[in-house]
Amino acid sequence: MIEVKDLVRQFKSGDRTIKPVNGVSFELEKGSLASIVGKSGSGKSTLLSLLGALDKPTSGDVVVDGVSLAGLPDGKLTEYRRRDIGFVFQQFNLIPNLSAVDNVMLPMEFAGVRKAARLKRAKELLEQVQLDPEKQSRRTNRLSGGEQQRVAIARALANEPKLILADEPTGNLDEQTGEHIIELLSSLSRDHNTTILVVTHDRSLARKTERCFRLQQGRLTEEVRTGSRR
Ligand SMILES: Nc1ncnc2c1ncn2[C@@H]1O[C@H](COP(=O)(O)OP(=O)(O)OP(=O)(O)O)[C@@H](O)[C@H]1O
Repeated sequence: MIEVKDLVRQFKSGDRTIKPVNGVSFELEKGSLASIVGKSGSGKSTLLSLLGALDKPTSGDVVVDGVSLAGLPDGKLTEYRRRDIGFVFQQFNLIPNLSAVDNVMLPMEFAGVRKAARLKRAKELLEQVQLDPEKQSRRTNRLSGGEQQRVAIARALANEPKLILADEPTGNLDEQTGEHIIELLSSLSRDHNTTILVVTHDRSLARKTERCFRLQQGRLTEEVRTGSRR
């Protein structure tokens, strides 16, 4: 479970102070899929960076399974980022001249998993994200955008993170491929009991997630839903 408590991040901009995140609080249940929408510059990436410990808040805290990030020294924050967070980006950020399977194995290598176990898990994950088996050994720069995003999602799952943060994961994909990726994230959040938070400009995609938040002027509000996804 992720608890975000009165989070504030301010930046100096000339002689002005801006607060793209200004008192944000919410909780995410384990295994849920949620989205955040908001205009360009509204602070969505800033908020994701705070949740992923890529940045530190001006005040407030993020508590992950009872562990307060505000109380962790830098070394432990790096460990948290590597072990507990999976990142998925708009640009996929794969290593282009490595195969799909090698890209997925990489974070497990950093985590000290033995080679045979890495290979087995990478293949299982690529199967779960429905990448054609004959494409597993293909270099990722020879895969389509949708296929590359599937590989990036498999890589994000490699070390069984507590939270996956996805920043515009469908931004480079056509509408139908984007929908498939959101459906995939939805089934993976359930199957792996992993919490997934997606930032998107696309309101029709956001409607497909279980919960949807809007970030506006530093504040987060939740859209009320009728009916449930599950
Ligand atoms: N390191 C920084 N220093 C100063 N200002 C910053 C910094 N990072 C972000 N900002 C400012 O904070 C605000 C929020 O930026 P952020 O990138 O979080 O928005 P966003 O909602 O993710 O935008 P987009 O949808 O365009 O990616 C913007 O005004 C941005 O210029």
